[in-house]
Amino acid sequence: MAEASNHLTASPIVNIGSDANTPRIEASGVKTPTPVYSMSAVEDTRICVVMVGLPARGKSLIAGKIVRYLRWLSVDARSFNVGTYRRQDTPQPTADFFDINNKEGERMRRAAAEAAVKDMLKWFSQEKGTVAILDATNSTRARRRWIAQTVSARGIEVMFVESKCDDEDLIMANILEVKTTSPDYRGQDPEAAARDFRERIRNYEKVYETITETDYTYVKLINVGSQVVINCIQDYLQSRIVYFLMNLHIKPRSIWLSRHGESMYNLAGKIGGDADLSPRGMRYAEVLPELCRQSGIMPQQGITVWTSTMKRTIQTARHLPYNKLQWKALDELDSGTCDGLTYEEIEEQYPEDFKARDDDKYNYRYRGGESYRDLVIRLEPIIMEMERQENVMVVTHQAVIRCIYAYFMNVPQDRSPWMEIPLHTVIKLTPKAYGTKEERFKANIPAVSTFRPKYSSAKHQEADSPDVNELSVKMNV
Ligand SMILES: O=P(O)(O)OC[C@H]1O[C@@](CO)(OP(=O)(O)O)[C@@H](O)[C@@H]1O
Repeated sequence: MAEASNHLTASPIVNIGSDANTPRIEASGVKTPTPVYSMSAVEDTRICVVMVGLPARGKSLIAGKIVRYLRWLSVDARSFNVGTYRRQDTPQPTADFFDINNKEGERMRRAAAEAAVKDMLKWFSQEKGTVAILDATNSTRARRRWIAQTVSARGIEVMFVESKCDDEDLIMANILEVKTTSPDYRGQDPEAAARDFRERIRNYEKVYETITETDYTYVKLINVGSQVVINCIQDYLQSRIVYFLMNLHIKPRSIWLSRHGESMYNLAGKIGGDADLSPRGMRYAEVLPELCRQSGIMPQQGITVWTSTMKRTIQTARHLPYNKLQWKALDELDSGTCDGLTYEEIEEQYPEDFKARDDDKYNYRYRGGESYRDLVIRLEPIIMEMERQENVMVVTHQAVIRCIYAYFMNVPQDRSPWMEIPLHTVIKLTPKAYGTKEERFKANIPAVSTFRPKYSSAKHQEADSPDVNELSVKMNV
């Protein structure tokens, strides 16, 4: 067991497999702490992404997505929403607060922007942050000049991201979203809220100046997803953000996730492999079309089902009457030499590895196989494609769903490999401006629970008997 507990992946976000990122191993087999690698550590970059655009143009949604994406890739990112600072003094302003002739309103809005920038700079210097998003309208040249000067004086790169949108449907969808979910209008009559919000937009339109400052680094997203203008992109991390933005859209849509039905390996408590479904797994495949219907899949809106290349996911999706696509990248986490073993056998044959994995499950790499961190890198193109798509259903595996779910629900790395993703359950995720709505639809077909608590190698138990088509809903904000 010479290399026991050595299977830790560093964070090879940029130079996968490069020597610099290979984890250091001590002869005793005790792991050294995983060094924190990130794109920024490689480039020593700090970026302030400054959002620009009228209200209801999806800025907060875009800002939230950038943060989520970067954090998922181990880049320290945080959004500073000026509205949150403004709400401390003016929780529910009416449209006239945003009128250019309202001097007091102007003063308070400026103070909120200054407070947000101050906290952001503190975060860069004290918490060593890498990418901050300044989420506000920043709709005048004067405001942008002040931000650019203040931030670049600290050696932080400034990158403007403008969201321009004249698609009435998109604007309406955003107004609808804001009037029902924004704290600015909480508890108010939705129609009055919509009228006030439109008036607020008109006030901003009076002073709005689109970005034309050619000496700035900027990305202009026109009707998010249809046209992108890029100016003066400077380095790798900026270009990653641009590429991500180019793939985004803000049309309403949902993502459906399901593990394959219970497999013969799940029943036997074995990991990995390419087993067939168990008889109960087959029944899940049969009821899946109805479960999907109940969960709101409307085929006329178009949906594609993605599976892995493994038999258990293909068999699970086979009765779904939608277009299907197989992705190698959706195959289960490769458990290398442990493939086909039970957790009990792994503990017996590789005790140090068993412990090392539970000590740091995200970074532990199976001998000849993968870690969760490796899996995230493998799934990055999948996430990018999911961002481009509208409605998608993904039928895949426990570890893969954990990583995809962690991306959409902002789950930190120390928790994501330990999340319970039960069999025979459809998880519906619907991205909203202020979070992602999650709904779970359980089929009334029993299955084993493949969830294994830390340091346990106990056999798979029968999961609690589900209530008929049990539904749970929660919001991650
Ligand atoms: O990371 P852990 O918790 O071991 O979970 C991943 C494991 O889940 C399993 C089931 O135990 O996946 P799968 O859903 O494909 O059957 C194993 O094949 C896989 O190794």
